[in-house]
Amino acid sequence: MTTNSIEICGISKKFVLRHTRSLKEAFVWIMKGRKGDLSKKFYALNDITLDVAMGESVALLGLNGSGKSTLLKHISGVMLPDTGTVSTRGRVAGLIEVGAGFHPDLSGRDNVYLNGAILGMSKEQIDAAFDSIVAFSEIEEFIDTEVKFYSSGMYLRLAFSVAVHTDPDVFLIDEILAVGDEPFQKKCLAKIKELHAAGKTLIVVSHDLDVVAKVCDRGILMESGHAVMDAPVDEVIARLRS
Ligand SMILES: Nc1ncnc2c1ncn2[C@@H]1O[C@H](COP(=O)(O)OP(=O)(O)OP(=O)(O)O)[C@@H](O)[C@H]1O
Repeated sequence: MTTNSIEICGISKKFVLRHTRSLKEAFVWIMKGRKGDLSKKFYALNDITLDVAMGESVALLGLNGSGKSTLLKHISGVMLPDTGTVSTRGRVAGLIEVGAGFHPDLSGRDNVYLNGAILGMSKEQIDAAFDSIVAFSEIEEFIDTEVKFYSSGMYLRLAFSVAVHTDPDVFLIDEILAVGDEPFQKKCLAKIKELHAAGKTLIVVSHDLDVVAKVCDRGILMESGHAVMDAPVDEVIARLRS
């Protein structure tokens, strides 16, 4: 029997579509007793149901604004659905936004401890992994600099390094590898493949279809908040390229 790492059951998420209303529209709305809703809502995720088995590597693909990052945020738990449920098994870590979970006024060193703790590591575990985290990130010289002075690539290096050292069962990666330079991207890809080979579950959001084809086996195509295709990654990529 396969064990699922992630079970998503009928989740939907609505966001408010913001646009300026004219004074006249607002006046009419007030005069009519504030009936109805002046703001329009739209579904960023619309009734998504899917299971991901332990050890699968899944790419979330689709055009800009189709709901990929929103789905990833629901899997990570930073966003809650309006309806439906998301369950995950084991430690979930990853990179959703560069610098998320980092405090700008703290040094790289302090942020390793802060971020590691947020991702569920104890102080002893972080102490033991600290040198390896810094070595992987290759930013030794700047480890005592406040991270507000880091470049986006340096943020990525440290954040990625902390995340992979948490020994995650489910690793989430959103586009961000794009800000790393080529040697570091290669190093990250090798690490991601290593995690996959060790049986970890991967969910990757990327527009780089060549990278996705190398790393993922399964592809899910998102369109306007719907999952419209769930197939081997090569088939989904072929549809996107057609
Ligand atoms: N916090 C939010 N509040 C309001 N709207 C949001 C919020 N987050 C995302 N959206 C909207 O939800 C839709 C889906 O966004 P999402 O970031 O998930 O798309 P995406 O597929 O990851 O796009 P991209 O390829 O451009 O990264 C977009 O229209 C976006 O503007």
